[in-house]
This record gives sequence, structure tokens and C-alpha cells, in this order.
Amino acid sequence: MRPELSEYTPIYSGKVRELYEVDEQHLLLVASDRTSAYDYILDTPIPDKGRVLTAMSVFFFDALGVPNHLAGPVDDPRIPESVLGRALITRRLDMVPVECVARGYLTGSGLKEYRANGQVCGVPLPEGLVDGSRIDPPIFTPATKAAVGDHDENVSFERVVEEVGLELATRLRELTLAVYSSGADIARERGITLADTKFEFGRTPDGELLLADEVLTPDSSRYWDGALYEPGVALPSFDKQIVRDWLTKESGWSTDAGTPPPPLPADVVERTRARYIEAYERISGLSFADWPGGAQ
Ligand SMILES: CCOC(=O)Cn1cc(-c2ncnc(N)c2C#N)cn1
Repeated sequence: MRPELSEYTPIYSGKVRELYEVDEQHLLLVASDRTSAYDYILDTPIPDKGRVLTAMSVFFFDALGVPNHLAGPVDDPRIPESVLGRALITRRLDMVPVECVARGYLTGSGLKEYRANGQVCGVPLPEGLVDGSRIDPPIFTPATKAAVGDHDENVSFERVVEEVGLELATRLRELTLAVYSSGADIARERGITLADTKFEFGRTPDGELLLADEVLTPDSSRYWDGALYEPGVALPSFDKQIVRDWLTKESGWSTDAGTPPPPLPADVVERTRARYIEAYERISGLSFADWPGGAQ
């Protein structure tokens, strides 16, 4: 008999995920079906998004072979039925207060910084780069966690050293770049370009550094269709472009409306759900139909 979710104490609620205390040493990390666009949490959930992104995290945790915070399988008996398939039991860690970002392509806030001063987080880049240019080798572009609703602030490596010391900052950079490159190689072989990603790390009571949070999901990374990639072309998001295009080109809403986006039509929801499943099945080579939970 599985416990009820109400038996666990909520300790953190993010835009699309929650964290609960299971016991002194363990947490329950729950991924919802909520999705965001243009910094709004949309009213319309995407069915199975939480389960697909959990499946992606588990695939990458297994494939990368890096010490991590997972403390049980996706069907661990401590996981309530109501969140089965979209929740994981993790070790409770002392989280490192740094958003560890790796970028293999120049876009988003990195592109904005580059256009202003030719570098990203203090890392100088060659002249003449454009939106979508490859950054090879990838760079470590850390950020400090923003308050809920704000954007993270890009910071330099030196700032991370001030925050956590040189040894840990160096280890974070090494691990972030190595894990991103491994994950990006796996995805690239299967036609998905992981342009960038954000990792979080935490330490165990005896000081071991573990990969935590979610890894290499479309919520923590930019997913592009590898077949469409060409530098200088605004690259559509593999998973979010359907929603973005409907909102800005068909719904009558606009990003400067100052009002929340309207509910999504069923076909936009279903096509977005299918994109998440397609990304998972292409990268993992597994069938999402075999993943636990979902409509019983
Ligand atoms: C709702 C998702 O959580 C976050 O976004 C950031 N966050 C992570 C923790 C955390 N804290 C202790 N141990 C862990 N294993 C974790 C993890 N993962 C807290 N906030």
C-alpha cells in the first residue's frame, strides 16, 4: 500500500515542480504537468509532461553514470500512487547555491551578454558569432538563483569562487562541462541538439558532491531539432515552439499584452504532449508506454 502525498511535508514549490520531505534523509521530487511560456505559468496543463520529463531525467542519470541524488527506482514503494511516474525519491543534500549552466551554442541571455561585451560570464568569445553559433568547446556560464518569478543572474567564475571557494568552483565547472558534453553527445546521435543546460549539485553530510535536481530535460535545457540546425536562424524550441507560435500568431494574445496567456486549445496541448514523448523516445530508444503511472 503506497502512502498518500498528504503524508509528506511540502518544503519547496517551484513553477512546475514540488519538493516534499519523506524522512530526515530523503525527499520526494515531483514534476507537474504545468508548463510555462513567456515567463507565465500556463493555465492549461500538458498531460504526461511530468512523467515524460521524469523519464528523461532517469534515462540520463543512468546513462551518464555520474554520482547523483537518486535514492530509489521510479516505482519505489514510498512514492504515492497519485504522482507515480512523475516523482522520484532523492537523498536530502546540502545544495550548492549556484545554477551550473553549460552552453554549447550561443543564444538567449548568453547571446545578449555577448552582443553587449563580447563575452559570457566573463568568458571571452570569438568575434562574429550570431544567434545559434556553436561554442566549441562548451563554456561554463553560472548563475545565481533568482527569487521566484525573477530571472537567474549570470555571474563570473570568480564570483562562484567567492561564493563557494576555488576548489569547489573548479569541481563544479569540470563536472558541469563533462556531464553536458556527454549528454549532448547522446542526444546528438539521436537527432536532438542540446544547446545548453542547467545543473544543480548538492553535498552529502560526508561531503560527497552529487548531481541533483532534474538533468537534461526540456525544462532545464534548450532542445533543438538537430535536422533544422543552422547558425543565425532563430532556432525553434523542440518542445515549446508549438505553444509559443499559437500564443503569438493565432490566439490574439501578445507578449506585451500585460495579461496572462489564454488557455490552450486541445490540438496544441496534444501536439505538445506528442513532442515531449517524441524527444524522450528518440533520445532513450525506449517506449514511453512502458513508463509507470499515467491513466490507470
Ligand atoms: C522543486 C525542485 O527543486 C528545485 O528546483 C531546487 N531545489 C533542489 C533542492 C534539493 N534539496 C535537497 N536535496 C536535494 N536532493 C534537492 C534536489 N533536487 C532544493 N531546491
